[in-house]
Amino acid sequence: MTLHADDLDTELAAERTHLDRSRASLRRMRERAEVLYRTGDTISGDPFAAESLGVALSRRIAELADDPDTPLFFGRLDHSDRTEHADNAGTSFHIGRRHVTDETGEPLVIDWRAPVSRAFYQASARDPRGVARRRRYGFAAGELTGFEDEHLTDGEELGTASRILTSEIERPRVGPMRDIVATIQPEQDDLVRADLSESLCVQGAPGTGKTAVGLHRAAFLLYNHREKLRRAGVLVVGPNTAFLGYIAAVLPALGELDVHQHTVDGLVAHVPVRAVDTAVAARVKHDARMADVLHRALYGMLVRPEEPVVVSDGSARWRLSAEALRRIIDDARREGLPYATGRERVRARVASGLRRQAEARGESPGEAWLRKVGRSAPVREFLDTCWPSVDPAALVARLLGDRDLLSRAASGLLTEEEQDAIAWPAPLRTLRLDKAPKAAKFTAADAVLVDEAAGLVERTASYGHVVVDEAQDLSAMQCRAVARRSEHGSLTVLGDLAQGTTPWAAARWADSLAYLGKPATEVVALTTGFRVPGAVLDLANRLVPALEVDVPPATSLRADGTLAVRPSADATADLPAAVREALAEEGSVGVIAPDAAVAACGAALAAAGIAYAAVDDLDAAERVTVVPATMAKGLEYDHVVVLEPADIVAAEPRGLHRLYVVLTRAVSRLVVLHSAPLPAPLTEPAAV
Ligand SMILES: Nc1ncnc2c1ncn2[C@@H]1O[C@H](COP(=O)(O)OP(=O)(O)OP(=O)(O)O)[C@@H](O)[C@H]1O
Repeated sequence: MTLHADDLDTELAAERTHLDRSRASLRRMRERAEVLYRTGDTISGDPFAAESLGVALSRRIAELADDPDTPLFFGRLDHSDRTEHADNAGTSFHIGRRHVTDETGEPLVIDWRAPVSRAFYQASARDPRGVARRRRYGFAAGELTGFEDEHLTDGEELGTASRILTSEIERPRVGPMRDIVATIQPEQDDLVRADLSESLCVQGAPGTGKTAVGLHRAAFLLYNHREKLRRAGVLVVGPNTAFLGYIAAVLPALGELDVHQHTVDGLVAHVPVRAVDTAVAARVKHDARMADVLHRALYGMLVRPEEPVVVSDGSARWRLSAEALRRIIDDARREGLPYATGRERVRARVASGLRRQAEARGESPGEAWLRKVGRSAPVREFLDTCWPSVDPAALVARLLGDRDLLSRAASGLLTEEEQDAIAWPAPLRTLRLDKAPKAAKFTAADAVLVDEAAGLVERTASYGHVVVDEAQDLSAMQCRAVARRSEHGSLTVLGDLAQGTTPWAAARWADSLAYLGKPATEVVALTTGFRVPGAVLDLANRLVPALEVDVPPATSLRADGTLAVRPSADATADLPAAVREALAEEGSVGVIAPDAAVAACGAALAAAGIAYAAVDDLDAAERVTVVPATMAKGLEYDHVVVLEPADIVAAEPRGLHRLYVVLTRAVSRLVVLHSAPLPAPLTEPAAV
């Protein structure tokens, strides 16, 4: 059904009125929360309750913030009178980023995560779910400019031909990543709304929306399990700080302010990182066998009791034989508790054993007696000798700094060469075992080992849900660090085996999922690309056969976009002209260069008077960013200029994978500038 121009104007005016009303109501909701916040401590007599109320209200105020540039609603569902979904028959809902109600509590906007909103993403002409009309709104700078209708029960559906959908997907990308609530696709929605108990692994080609899906799933789960997840927490793990900066605004824009976002390095930052490993050492340290080596090293600190424990108090003496002490230690070991808990268990059992002796003599010592005996010098000495207190960083330093200890712990697990590769050249034998060594020069891989050791010593607190992005790059030991933090929760694992660039990148998801502690997780593929235009994807896809991974190829939803591969006598000298061309159009510009050429690229741009920002300068106002190839992962720019693909490939063992990442960052235009010949797979026609 097509609307006549007059009807259209009337409808548009009505929709604008609804938008104004919704905005006014949101403002009122916010003002009410502000008044409550200001008067909170007079309402609530007890200071603790007042503080909790204050925290809840200030969070509520922040959640109710209205960004004038972000539409309050983006869609509407009108249900048919005749639907079998009786609750919804004849109803109409506007769908937006959060609930907005009028003075009487009537909903003006329904949160996109509410169950009734699901039909907005899932209803189709084939399965209308009782939706007579789905409406999508077009906005410009917060103003409602138009709408598009699909009469689903009449068999009318636009799908991905929707103009509003395509213009949202194709809009220029300036600034940080934005939410996609208005245009989540059905296959993405299935993942976003998966149950909290379900762990998921999403294998998706570049730009298929993995990151977007992960962030929206976090927001969805927080909405549906607010109390549980506020208590247990939600964690997002990303590849580097530039990436985290890029995605940081998405969840707050959806009203979710409490999600922790970390790199894996940030997660395991127990010790300062002051040294760099050799490639061989790093590989060994990231290998799963190190978990067993550390376990052995830690429990190798236990010493078999050879002497009894004798505690005296005035004229009384109590005694536990070496044999009884050995039994206590063996039992505690068998119970598989964290090391520090095991130590306390041993202390408690020794004290109980001594109490039994006192009881046998007719005494009846109480809890205070038990505590006193447990802390007495003979019991302390016994524990310090036989189940010593261990600091995780000290354990790692001991292991790497004492070649004999390393040999004992790694025998049968690591080869002699592997042990030599990770052993520190200078021995550190005098190190205290119960204190972090201040002078030790730990590497990034050592920090992961310290985290593993910390998880052996004490149980790591688990989040309620963890989203891990670029998970293909995690080593076995890094996966274990994430597993400890999701032991009692679920996981959303996002990644692309074809984009694996670390020396330990996963070849199969089954391996990563096992290390992540969720081996039964289903792997779901996303193959529709929303970022990279078809022409650019065709070029990048030429690399896929050479990447030696079994992944489904991506297709692009975007017919727009251009690709230019330009031979050049001096690519760096030609860079400013290519950047100027891009600047003549709307959107962000990313210059992605081999790491070693970043300084020269910056100098060439500066000499040409082109202002640019570094990739980790998150607040920069410049439209141009110069990005080292190794930092490009997860990022995107409207216009990308890639310099010297051959040098990007040659710079590292998995250089072709790196190039695949680099070539798939462009939203609308990619220019490849090269003076060296292109890497061979790029010159061959696409096999996929
Ligand atoms: N349904 C959608 N509607 C609109 N835009 C979308 C949709 N899905 C994804 N996008 C956009 O496509 C771009 C790529 O998404 P995202 O970064 O999540 O992909 P990715 O799979 O994580 O990519 P990569 O593996 O290359 O890092 C983003 O700008 C995102 O907002």
